[in-house]
Amino acid sequence: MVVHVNAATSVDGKLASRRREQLAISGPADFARVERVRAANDAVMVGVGTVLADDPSLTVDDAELVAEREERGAPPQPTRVVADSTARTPPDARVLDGSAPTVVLVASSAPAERVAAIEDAGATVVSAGAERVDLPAAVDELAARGLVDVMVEGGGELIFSLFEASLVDELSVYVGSTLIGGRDAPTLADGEGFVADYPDLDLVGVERIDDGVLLRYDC
Ligand SMILES: NC(=O)C1=CN([C@@H]2O[C@H](COP(=O)(O)OP(=O)(O)OC[C@H]3O[C@@H](n4cnc5c(N)ncnc54)[C@H](O)[C@@H]3O)[C@@H](O)[C@H]2O)C=CC1
Ligand SMILES: Nc1nc(O)c(N)c(N[C@@H]2O[C@H](COP(=O)(O)O)[C@@H](O)[C@H]2O)n1
Repeated sequence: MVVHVNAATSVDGKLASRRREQLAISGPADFARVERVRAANDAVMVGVGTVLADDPSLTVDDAELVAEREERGAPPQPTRVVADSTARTPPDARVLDGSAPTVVLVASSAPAERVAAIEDAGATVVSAGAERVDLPAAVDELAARGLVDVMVEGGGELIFSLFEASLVDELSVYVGSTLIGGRDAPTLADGEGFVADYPDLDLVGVERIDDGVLLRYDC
């Protein structure tokens, strides 16, 4: 099982502005790299905050990359995974459009009618945890379903929780040459934040892409 977090930040570590709207920090070459990372993984995971803010598709759109997946016996698309404790994923969200399999991770306390709406939209709902998705249990459940290489695209709340649970194996951060600012703008790792036992990251790659820098870490 390998969990690879990939995200793009401004120089000041923000994932988006305080308006939490999708912002293109990556340039074309980095977005193409992200697409290749998606294609190399069994699953692409986000938190529901990202679904609500960005309405991402999380699919591989490059036909050559889809063909490469099929040649190695993988399904054409990675499975989309949404961490969504209270089942807030809107039934008309793009992650539920049927263009790729989707798993929505919920807590057992999620309202039954919202869970049913997500299932009716075609997703598989997996319950892990009582009030909040229990990420170690959820990751084990994904592995049991053959989803062992998981790319995580954000956002900051989910990324922090994965680090807190020591579940991150690799971190790639594309730092775009821009400044966003704002005390309420989401950062790479939000949540409660660490006050001790800060994760030790091992810098294994530095590469200029477009107008920014890709930093790669083993975790
Ligand atoms: N620049 C980039 O690379 C990216 C930027 N973004 C931006 O990030 C923002 C969204 O990030 P966030 O608001 O932090 O939302 P998020 O995408 O991290 O989702 C957080 C939600 O996930 C659910 N969740 C379920 N189990 C959880 C757990 N164990 N720990 C934490 N969350 C759990 C909760 O409902 C929580 O509210 C948006 O502004 C979006 O545009 C998102 C992805 C990538
Ligand atoms: N790598 C990267 N660079 C940026 O500048 C970004 N804004 C993001 N955001 C992530 O990409 C998702 C968009 O997915 P689709 O193209 O709609 O499939 C978005 O939701 C974030 O997860 N990433």
